[in-house]
Amino acid sequence: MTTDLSSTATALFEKMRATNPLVHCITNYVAMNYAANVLLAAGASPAMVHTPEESGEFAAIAGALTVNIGTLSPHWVEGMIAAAQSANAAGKPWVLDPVAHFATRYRRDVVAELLKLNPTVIRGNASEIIALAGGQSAGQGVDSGDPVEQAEGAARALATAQKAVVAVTGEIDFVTDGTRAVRIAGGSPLMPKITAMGCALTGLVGAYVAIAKDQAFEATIAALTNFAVAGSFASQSANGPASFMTAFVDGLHSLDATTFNDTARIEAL
Ligand SMILES: Nc1ncnc2c1ncn2[C@@H]1O[C@H](COP(=O)(O)OP(=O)(O)OP(=O)(O)O)[C@@H](O)[C@H]1O
Ligand SMILES: Cc1ncsc1CCO
Ligand SMILES: [Mg+2]
Repeated sequence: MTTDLSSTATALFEKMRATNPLVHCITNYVAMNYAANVLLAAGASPAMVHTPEESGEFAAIAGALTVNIGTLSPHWVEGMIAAAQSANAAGKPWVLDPVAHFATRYRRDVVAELLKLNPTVIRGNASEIIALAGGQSAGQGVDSGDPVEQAEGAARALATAQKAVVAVTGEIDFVTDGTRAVRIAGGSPLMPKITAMGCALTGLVGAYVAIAKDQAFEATIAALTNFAVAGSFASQSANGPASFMTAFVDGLHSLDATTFNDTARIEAL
């Protein structure tokens, strides 16, 4: 079973690299530069396009859209909604990253609007996913205060209610489509010590769903595995969070299919 999952993820990794998908990213000010570098190193082609004057038009031509609510303002929200509507109309998959959506009234309202636009994949940390399913989370701002295991029930419920793939990230990631579920191990304890690592991952999920839009569950698993494998590799040479950032980008760039397959730790539940 694990072998099947790993070989599917590895095949999607090779396809993503060969395809160099155009990924429309609407992400936050903190993440924009690092996320774009992560996508380029991984083999995708990111474009950060947020203003409503052009976001709808762009979403229709990109392979996938990703929307991250990290640093919100009304003009950006208009751009997010226009882009998600256009992605839906064009049959393009889109990924929602509900950063700290529970923290303020404004964020809660915006995330409720975005959920109505049927994201293909929702990717968040454990606190974000627990709160999105209506539970009480221990999250503080953008950082998770809950273990992933505690969010697994919430993720399944949210996936079923939204008819979406839900990915919960942390020490061991969890992915479900409401019926199937896997855990993905790997990565490094330095990953939550670098801002925007999750935001960059959301962009990479976009790259994978762009090349496998009818396999959003498998594509999400492949993206998270790509991060886990490159993170394990980077931890061998990093001295701390700052050097990890560069080692991780280098690791994504130098990764080959054999190492991907040999290092992948995906467990079906
Ligand atoms: N303790 C850990 N050990 C290994 N990998 C981790 C750990 N914590 C997080 N990760 C990895 O870091 C990446 C980002 O996940 P995380 O849950 O930290 O996102 P996030 O909280 O949304 O981040 P941000 O909002 O700062 O961008 C994922 O690939 C996840 O597997
Ligand atoms: C630190 C931070 N603040 C708003 S978005 C963001 C990036 C991590 O989610
Ligand atoms: Mg986040």
